[in-house]
Amino acid sequence: MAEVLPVWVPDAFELADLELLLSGAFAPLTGFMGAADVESVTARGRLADGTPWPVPVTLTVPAEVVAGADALVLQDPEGVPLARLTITERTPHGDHLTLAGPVEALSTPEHGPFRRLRRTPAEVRESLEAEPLVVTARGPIDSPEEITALAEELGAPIVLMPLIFGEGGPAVVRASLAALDKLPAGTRVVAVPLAPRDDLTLDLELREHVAAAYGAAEHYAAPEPAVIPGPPHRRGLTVFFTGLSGSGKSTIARGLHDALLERGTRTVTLLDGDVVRRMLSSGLTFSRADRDLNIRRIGFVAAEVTRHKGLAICAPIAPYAAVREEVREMVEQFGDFVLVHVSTPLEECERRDRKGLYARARAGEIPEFTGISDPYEEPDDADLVIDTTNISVETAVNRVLDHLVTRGWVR
Ligand SMILES: Nc1ncnc2c1ncn2[C@@H]1O[C@H](COP(=O)(O)OS(=O)(=O)O)[C@@H](OP(=O)(O)O)[C@H]1O
Ligand SMILES: Nc1ncnc2c1ncn2[C@@H]1O[C@H](COP(=O)(O)OP(=O)(O)O)[C@@H](O)[C@H]1O
Repeated sequence: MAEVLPVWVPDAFELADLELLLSGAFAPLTGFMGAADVESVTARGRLADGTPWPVPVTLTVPAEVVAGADALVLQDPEGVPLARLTITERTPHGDHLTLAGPVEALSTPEHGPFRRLRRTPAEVRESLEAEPLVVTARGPIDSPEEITALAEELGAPIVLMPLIFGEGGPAVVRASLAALDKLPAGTRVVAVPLAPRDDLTLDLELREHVAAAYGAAEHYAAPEPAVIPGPPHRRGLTVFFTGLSGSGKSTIARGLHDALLERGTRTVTLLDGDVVRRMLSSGLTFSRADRDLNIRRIGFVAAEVTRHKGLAICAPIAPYAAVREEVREMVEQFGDFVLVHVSTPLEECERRDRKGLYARARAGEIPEFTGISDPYEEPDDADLVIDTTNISVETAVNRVLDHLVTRGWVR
């Protein structure tokens, strides 16, 4: 019988690293690193065997995914199996494991913008008559004369290598294609999915290694692009309300929604707790797992709205800090995130008991009711905290609106 292996979808950063491990661009690495290599690379910039290598290349998965398995299939987000990882080492990190071991390709990725410009190092080396000048870039190629002069001096063909990752990737490729006009005939463009490392020196060193794998006679690193975020009123934004049932989330969220529509300066999507429960999340319960899934779904939609430069307003209870943090991270990939804690105390929410749910929860008719028989983790990272006990709805809405106007998100 065919072996049934567990499957896992690595995050975007790990998937980019995986592609380079499989293509040979990360040679001599052939798989994800184990603890000894990670420690050695971090301390000395060398693998445990002494080979120079600048940064860790690791894969982390929830421990339960690989319980009892000695191999794992790595898939892309659409479910295409990309590689088989033979697990040679597992290092615990809380309830996750960092897995080490060699990877072996199961299929060739076919999708993604400018996929036709991807080449393995072997393909590029074979196709060139001489070792090239490899120009890696994360932004525009702003010194074509200098690159041309260097290539002439070396007598080398030029390989322009846009390093693509995330939303900005296609723009980097377009910038390289646009530069072809100003570079010698025969210059080619090879797109490489190299995820950027935070430490610029190490990032540069990694670029050197990748260029070397592509057979570079010399590596020219195009300067880092200046990152100028757009003005706040043009950036996407998610305003995320959290608080107990009856605290006032929906009321304030609707008031904010209306106020923004009246101003007419932004497009707004309201993802109210109850509405989401009927539409996106119908069928889910109030167990921790289902609440987390509900919040992740809301976060996914809010992140998409934010990516398209819209303004998303979310108003679920969202009682758990960890998944609120996940949503913040999902949204901040594309824009800004404001957390509003509607901190109206339980006594006041229970006194209001608009839907009679607290009475039923006290009577034991609703199990796992937030604040009564289920936890609410107070945020310690809220941008605004609003207790609605003694203020009007209008005042509460204006506090949020004033915050958005003061910070420039709304005009
Ligand atoms: N067990 C339990 N605990 C809390 N709330 C309950 C429960 N059962 C039903 N309800 C009703 O569902 C609304 C909360 O749904 P949310 O999607 O916002 O909750 S969560 O964020 O997924 O925890 C909440 O609505 P709001 O009052 O608007 O907050 C309740 O009306
Ligand atoms: N300042 C205020 N802001 C929001 N709601 C308020 C305020 N003062 C009183 N309320 C009342 O509190 C209740 C809050 O209910 P709701 O907005 O549905 O809460 P949640 O969405 O958090 O469950 C409403 O009946 C609302 O009229």
